[in-house]
Amino acid sequence: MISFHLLHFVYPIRDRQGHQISGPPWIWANGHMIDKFLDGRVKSKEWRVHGAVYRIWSCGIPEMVITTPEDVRAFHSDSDQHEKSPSSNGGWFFHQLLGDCMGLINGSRWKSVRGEFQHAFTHRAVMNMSSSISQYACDYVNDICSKSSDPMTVHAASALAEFPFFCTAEAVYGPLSGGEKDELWALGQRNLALMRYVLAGGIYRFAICRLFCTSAAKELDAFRRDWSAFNERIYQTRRTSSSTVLIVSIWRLVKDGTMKECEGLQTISEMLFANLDVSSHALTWFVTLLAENTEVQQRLQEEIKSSKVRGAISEEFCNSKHGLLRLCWLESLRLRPFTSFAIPESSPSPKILGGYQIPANTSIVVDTHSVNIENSLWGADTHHFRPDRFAGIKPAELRYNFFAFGFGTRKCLGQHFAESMLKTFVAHLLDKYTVSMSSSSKPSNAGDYDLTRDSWVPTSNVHLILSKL
Ligand code: HEM
Repeated sequence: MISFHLLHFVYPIRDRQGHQISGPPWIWANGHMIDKFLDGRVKSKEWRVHGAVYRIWSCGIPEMVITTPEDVRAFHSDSDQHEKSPSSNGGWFFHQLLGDCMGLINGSRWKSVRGEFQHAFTHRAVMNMSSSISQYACDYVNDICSKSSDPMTVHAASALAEFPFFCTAEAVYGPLSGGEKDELWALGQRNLALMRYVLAGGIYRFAICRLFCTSAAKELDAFRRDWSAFNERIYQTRRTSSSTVLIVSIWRLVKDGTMKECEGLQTISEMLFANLDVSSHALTWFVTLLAENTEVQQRLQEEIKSSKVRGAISEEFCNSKHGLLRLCWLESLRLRPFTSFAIPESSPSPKILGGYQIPANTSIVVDTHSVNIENSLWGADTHHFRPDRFAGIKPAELRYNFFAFGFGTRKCLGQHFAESMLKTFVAHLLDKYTVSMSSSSKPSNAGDYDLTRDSWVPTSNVHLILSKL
């Protein structure tokens, strides 16, 4: 009944013939918010029966899902004027954690926060960091080697997650001591634990939860206090010796009131904690897909071997925009986008999408699985890992046919950094090991691997065998 009421009277959306937009029925009490994140791949397939454009709900907020490159293009034609939906339609608890981060604020506020972080992640800045990224990747792989026998079986996500996390953290804070790393990791785990209230939804979507859910509110307050104190402490230890480190310039702005503390803290939280899942998802699949495709892996190992300069892997090789390493990176991003449903955003103008008249300021979500996989551009073998497909595609063709770092003007701040960091890691890993799938990690009958469901980006729950070369 509620669904019927919302659908027909509160948010009517029709095509030219007056037909109402379709979509899965509204679910008490969170709508489709949980399904969208935790079961995205399955739901993307299931919901496509509702057409190329359909409606889902984040609690009581309607979100229009678009699935075709044509609609992605039409929607993004004015992307410089788009706004991210407030707190991603995630409700009050989510707002307390990330509502003021760079990725979710708009207009002049976004411009000024992005302007303060941007310089540290330009392509040039990342190239300047590439020798420390390479050293860190090499040390991380050597550390795996020293830990166990040969061959060894590792849980992919657990063995790999710390690499992108600390590599990104050192881009923000400079070199971290062992104690600082432990503290930061523990804060990340507390942040992750708080996400369970966001995923629970219901009362946590409203400020009233402060009154009724006092233990959750206390956990949140304690985390925010300790997160602020950590950044203050790091700032104090870096401000004289490493004045060019990003935290020093950002925290100075927070201290002098130019940037709000919540913007500074939540943006760093977005880059480290929210990203822990995103980057480790990308790395885990990058390695897993190579483990599954031994022929491609062997070719890549040959490429790595022949590119070495005086016996060492060169930064030029890791950062090259040509060659199999880059093609493998793109193909793994295509097949395993970190989310099946992109972050909701709206245009200030009405749009015609899939024949429906969508009012201005309606939240639009791109079904990334449809665009990256169920899309005729990718051909009959779209479900297969075939990196060479990218060799024959012009960058302009990818624009609305490939979701990786966003479509519009709000592209990922860390895209150059993420690419450099993860390609460098894979080059060092395959220089030392051949990677294969453990027999315990075969896909289920449904065709997919078991996924973890304890974070907003379900990562693969696979085991890999690393055999020394
Ligand atoms: C493979 C890893 C990564 C992927 C796939 C990824 C993907 C994305 C996507 C899709 C967006 C949203 C873009 C949009 O809405 O148009 C985004 C935003 C963002 N990402 Fe990443 N990201 C990755 C790694 C990183 C890293 C390592 C950092 C840290 C520097 C980072 C920082 C950010 C920030 C701050 C934003 C908000 C940008 C803005 O709104 O201006 N990301 N990312």
